Amino acid sequence: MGLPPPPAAPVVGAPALQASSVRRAFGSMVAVADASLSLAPGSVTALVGPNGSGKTTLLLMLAGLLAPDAGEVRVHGMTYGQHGPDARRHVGWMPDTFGTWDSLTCLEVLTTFGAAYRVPPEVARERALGLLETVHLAEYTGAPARVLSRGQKQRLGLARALIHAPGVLLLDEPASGLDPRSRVDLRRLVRSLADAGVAVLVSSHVLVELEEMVDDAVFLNRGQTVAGAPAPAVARWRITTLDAAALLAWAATVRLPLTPDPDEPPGSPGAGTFLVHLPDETHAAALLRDTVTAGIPVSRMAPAGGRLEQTYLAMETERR
Ligand SMILES: Nc1ncnc2c1ncn2[C@@H]1O[C@H](COP(=O)(O)OP(=O)(O)OP(=O)(O)O)[C@@H](O)[C@H]1O
Repeated sequence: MGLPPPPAAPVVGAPALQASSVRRAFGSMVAVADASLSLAPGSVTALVGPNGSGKTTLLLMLAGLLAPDAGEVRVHGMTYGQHGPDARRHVGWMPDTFGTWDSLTCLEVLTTFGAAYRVPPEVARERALGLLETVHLAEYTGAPARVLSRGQKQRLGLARALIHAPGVLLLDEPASGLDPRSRVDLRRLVRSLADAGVAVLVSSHVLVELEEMVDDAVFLNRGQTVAGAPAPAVARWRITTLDAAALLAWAATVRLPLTPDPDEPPGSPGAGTFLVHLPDETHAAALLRDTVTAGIPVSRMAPAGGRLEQTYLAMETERR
């Protein structure tokens, strides 16, 4: 994907987007109970939480598509209530599944959205053509949107979210349905948008992937943002050996608790992968040295998941 479009000029001093104690219920179901967050221009923030924790509901409120029952959302200092179209013009929104008008061409989908955001037609057309290049859909410019595959529709959805050069970009599970190459492209595009000053909030369950593009994270648990989610005190490491029996025997002599890794089937006969909790990297380096010195064939040792995943697992989150 090529160069990102320039962002709209932010109001100096104000966060790009700020939510203060927003709440939204559907009947008796409180989807978002109390959520607060602030996005700085030029930052990428992860929105992380288990199924049903309220991420999509919160994103809809942040995008101005669902009114909060309580609390307030401000975009560059403006509320949707007082400055509807002006606030909306600063925000790009990519839903998790992109519904499109199947009979319109890809170009028409983008220019129609450009018109809705009051982008002058010639500017919208030029931007749309550039964005179709950016998301590698140029060859589908004149094709009806119905011919696109799921992943291609996701990419058109990303282009649609950028048609008005928003200063805030909200992405709900943007990588779902994307092939590996497109996922890498997406990460690069998100980073380059942030480098150009856009504030990006991205929700995903694929934490390892998020890890590579975010500067910060907001955790949601049962509709509540978790203030200062704790960094795990000890990190989990994964150690793989070609001789599991030798590693276990050695670990018993040094009283090192190892648990078999349920996610890693043994590769070759006698091999095994284990999880171990270590306080820091110094201990990890010492463990690697000691196992190798003891003649244990260690073929791999690495943190088990990144910081986001470990923080998430350390939190007492609940699915619903
Ligand atoms: N329109 C609605 N009517 C009734 N309940 C709703 C509605 N939208 C969401 N909910 C409920 O609100 C809760 C939060 O839903 P939401 O889709 O925001 O969660 P999520 O964190 O995005 O979940 P997931 O990770 O599975 O996509 C869920 O229990 C859901 O059933």
